[in-house]
Amino acid sequence: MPPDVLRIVIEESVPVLTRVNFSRWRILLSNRILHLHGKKLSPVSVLNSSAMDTSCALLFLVAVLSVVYYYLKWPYTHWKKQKVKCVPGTIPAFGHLLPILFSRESSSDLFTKVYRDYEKSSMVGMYFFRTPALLVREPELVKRVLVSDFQSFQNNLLLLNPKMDPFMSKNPFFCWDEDWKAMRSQMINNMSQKKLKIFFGIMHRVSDKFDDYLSKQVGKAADFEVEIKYVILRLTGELVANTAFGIEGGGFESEISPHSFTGRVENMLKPTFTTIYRQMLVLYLPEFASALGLGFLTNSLDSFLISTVDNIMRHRKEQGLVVDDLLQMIIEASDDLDPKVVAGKLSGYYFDAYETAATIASFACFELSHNSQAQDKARSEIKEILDKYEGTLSYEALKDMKYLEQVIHETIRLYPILGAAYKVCTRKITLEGSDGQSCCLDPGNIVVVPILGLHTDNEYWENPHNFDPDRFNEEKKNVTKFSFLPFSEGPRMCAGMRYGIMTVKTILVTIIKSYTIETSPKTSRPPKLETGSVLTLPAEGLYVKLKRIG
Ligand code: HEM
Repeated sequence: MPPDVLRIVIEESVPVLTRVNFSRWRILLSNRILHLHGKKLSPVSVLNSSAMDTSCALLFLVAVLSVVYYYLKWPYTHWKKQKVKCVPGTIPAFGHLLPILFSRESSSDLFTKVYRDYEKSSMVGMYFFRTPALLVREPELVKRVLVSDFQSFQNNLLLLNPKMDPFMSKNPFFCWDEDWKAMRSQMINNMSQKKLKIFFGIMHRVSDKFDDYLSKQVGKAADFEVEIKYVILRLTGELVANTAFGIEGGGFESEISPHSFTGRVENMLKPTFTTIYRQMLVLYLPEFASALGLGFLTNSLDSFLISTVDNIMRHRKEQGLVVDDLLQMIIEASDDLDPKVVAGKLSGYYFDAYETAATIASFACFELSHNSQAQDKARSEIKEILDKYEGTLSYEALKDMKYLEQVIHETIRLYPILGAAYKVCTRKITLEGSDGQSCCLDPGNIVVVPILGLHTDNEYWENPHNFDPDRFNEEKKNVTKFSFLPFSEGPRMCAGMRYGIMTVKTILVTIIKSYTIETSPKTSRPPKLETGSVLTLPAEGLYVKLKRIG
């Protein structure tokens, strides 16, 4: 029944309900019992009784509908009571999330639209199903949520059930409270400068192999049209296999074997209609997903990673091998060498490093294909710095590539991997906006940080939709604090930022130094984005043309 019709039925029935004489109900019921016990009733009393039965059933139905209606409608008065502006169009039970659940809009698009629609407001109320969610529009409020009042917002909204996702639930991004502190500190320990240099050594070796792979792919073609993310995922997959597990992934073969590490993992992570919906249910309706026994990832992936780690650890022990990789670092720092525990720690790293770096490097290549000036500038810088370091790409050389870093910053401004961040209020707090709106948040309320909205607001950025890496150069650098949040900010900001930038830089150097990147008619600008994911991902790939230089 449409909500408006339901409202009329209920509003008209409520006075009737309040007038009900309950002793009459008792009589009706006892009549029914008498009938059931075989006592004879006159035809008139039978007629009366069936009419009464119908009205009784009707009243019961109305009462149930009233309860359901008020249960569904009642939470949606929260923002009105708080005198905070609220996005219209709440759907009972779903709040404002229906377009995301039906994949009509990505979460990033939905919150960016709300951000833009409420230009004059410091904050906007919304509902995630029945839970109030506050979208904060001002950098000053973002600062309070992410940094100054972190104690009130220390948990991310997304929490996985360890029973359904034993591995993914150990990733700091999905952990809460004390678990989060423990998991984050382990990850931060593995991202020190010393360890990053070790990882860079592996990265350099793997990127040389990628160079050979790419040159075989391009062959003698005058221009080679390619879906660039597909190619770059070969490299990030291989990087993770080498850095985390110390093995070759088999990703640079012309035909990927379904039995290789890369082949098996790719097959299990392939985004299909079912995986996208399963993950959406796990993220937005975790209790429902748990009741259905659904996890974020399939169990077969966890089992595969455990058996891989088990085999590698046994092999190293038998051969007395000590390898400079993440697995070794974890072995040396752990008391518990159960392959399940070790694989759990490695898997978090796997998922963070595989998709994010590949996506950002691909968006950068795509944008550079449309901006030949920026591309030439990046290539000149790479050449100049490689010459300075006698042709060798070292950790220090990579750090010196400032313009390339500007290219990456500009890419993640336009395509932040998380278009919005969601935090849960853990301690009662009041937020006041510069427009005089004030809001008291209770534990359990949600706060949305609209990252893409802030990144493309012309109040903070000139021509915000243009790709212009120069806006991040030393002279011009006057970015408003908390309007640029590709890695978020505060104690929960990305734990792998330096590793991520190092990976994206290495990928870009490898491609740009040897190829010009040109546009392909197969992908228009701006590219279509995936609607079924919380991450900013291209929906139909990113096609470009590569031409070998010289
Ligand atoms: C360049 C690519 C990357 C970008 C743009 C990026 C961005 C982000 C963002 C926006 C968050 C959410 C922060 C929040 O909830 O407030 C995050 C969290 C996180 N990232 Fe990254 N990330 C990248 C690469 C990586 C890599 C390579 C790793 C690991 C090797 C990593 C590990 C993590 C972890 C562990 C968290 C959760 C932190 C926490 O909740 O304490 N990220 N990242």
